[in-house]
Amino acid sequence: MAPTVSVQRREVQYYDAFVSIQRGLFNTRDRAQHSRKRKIISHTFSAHSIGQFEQYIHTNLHDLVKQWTKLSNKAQTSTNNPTAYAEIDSLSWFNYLSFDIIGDLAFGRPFGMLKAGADRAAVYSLSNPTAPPTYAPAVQVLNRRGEVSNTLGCLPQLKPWAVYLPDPFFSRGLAAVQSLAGIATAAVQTRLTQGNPDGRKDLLARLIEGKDSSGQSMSESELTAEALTQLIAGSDTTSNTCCAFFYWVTRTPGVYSQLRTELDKTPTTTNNNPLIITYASIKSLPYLDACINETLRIHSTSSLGLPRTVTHPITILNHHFPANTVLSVPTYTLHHSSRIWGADVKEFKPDRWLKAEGGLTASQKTAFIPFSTGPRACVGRNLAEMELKLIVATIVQNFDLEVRQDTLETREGFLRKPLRCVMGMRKRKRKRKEQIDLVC
Ligand code: HEM
Repeated sequence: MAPTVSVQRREVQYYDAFVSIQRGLFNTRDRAQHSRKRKIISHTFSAHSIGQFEQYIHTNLHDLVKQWTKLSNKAQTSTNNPTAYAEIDSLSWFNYLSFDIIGDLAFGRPFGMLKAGADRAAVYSLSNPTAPPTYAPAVQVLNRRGEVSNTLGCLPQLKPWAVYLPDPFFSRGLAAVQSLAGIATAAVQTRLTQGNPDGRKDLLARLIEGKDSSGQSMSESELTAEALTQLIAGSDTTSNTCCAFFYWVTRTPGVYSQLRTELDKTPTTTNNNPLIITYASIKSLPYLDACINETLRIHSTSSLGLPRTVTHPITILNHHFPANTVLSVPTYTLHHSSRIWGADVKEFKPDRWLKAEGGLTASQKTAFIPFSTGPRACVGRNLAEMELKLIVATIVQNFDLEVRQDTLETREGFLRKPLRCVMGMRKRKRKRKEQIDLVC
């Protein structure tokens, strides 16, 4: 299909449907306000800050390795077969992992989903932060919130009536918006009340330190809205991408083993913990990069291409658009155009990214926009890339995986979300005895 440009001639109301607590970076439409917020928040994702976040990703990855090792051991013991695989829905585990990582970074502690092995996020009380938590299904809540906001963003005329509509899609979605705001408010207030006695160097700490050009910090409600924005923007984006990654990499012959060979050739782990891979060691591995880019292309986690208002008249593909027209560039369609990517566009082919194979053409480079482009592009891209690489490298080095379904069914609802991904998983048999010592 050739790339298309969808056109509307009314104001961009899409982003208004996503406002909760108050406008955050993602849904601020006013240019001046957006650029003020963007300046405060971009330093949160500087190379220096990201380096400080790595330790929290390691802790959560360690929890994943422990849980998967337990599942693998159990499958092998119960079948009395030392090579048996455990069957898992990898999407659920990537959700637990991504939510725990972003909870740890944006709210100061993980939600505890990895440890529980369930969609069960601990929510601490606002009035009594030290009281035992209550629990909320955060993945489900986030899904419902995203889908209802996306629908009301596309059909803004429904918004005033949404609460009265008989379809529970709307009432549940709106309840989810409230629940998520509650989770964020409780977490931020807890940090503000208790301070940061452990000297955590997380995303929330960086947001609290952030100042605009006149030296002003963010108000409590602005801070809460921004922490919530990070949770929403940085959780299922990463988990859906990881899920798609392992689906494509394991179903395409030879890719998993080639990736493992590249990682095994590189000294990747820290001295004190042989399971924890350092980002510095895997940041620029060509085949790992190629596999991640090819996943971002073929799956296109953010597939819609969100609306933008053009400030001056513009002509695209011989169509003329006056100023103030709302345009949207459909990411999935661009990533799947055979005119741009060639006849093998539907194939998962990491090699197309390798310089040794000729690399990308200029139009392929321009068309690849998984994180969007321009002043509203993904501010968390560096963090997303670090997370993806650390997750992939840890799993490939420590586990064998085989996909056990023929297609990856998806549902569009702001993101292109896989419904599940059933996989066989077992711990890797390797000479390094550290694995057993560390996790069992
Ligand atoms: C694979 C993972 C990710 C993908 C594919 C992705 C993709 C995107 C895209 C396409 C946009 C532009 C949205 C628009 O057009 O308005 C965006 C914006 C954004 N992303 Fe990401 N993202 C990912 C991970 C993350 C992470 C980990 C964070 C932070 C923790 C994050 C934070 C944000 C924020 C705050 C915005 C709004 C930026 C602005 O409006 O200035 N993202 N992301």
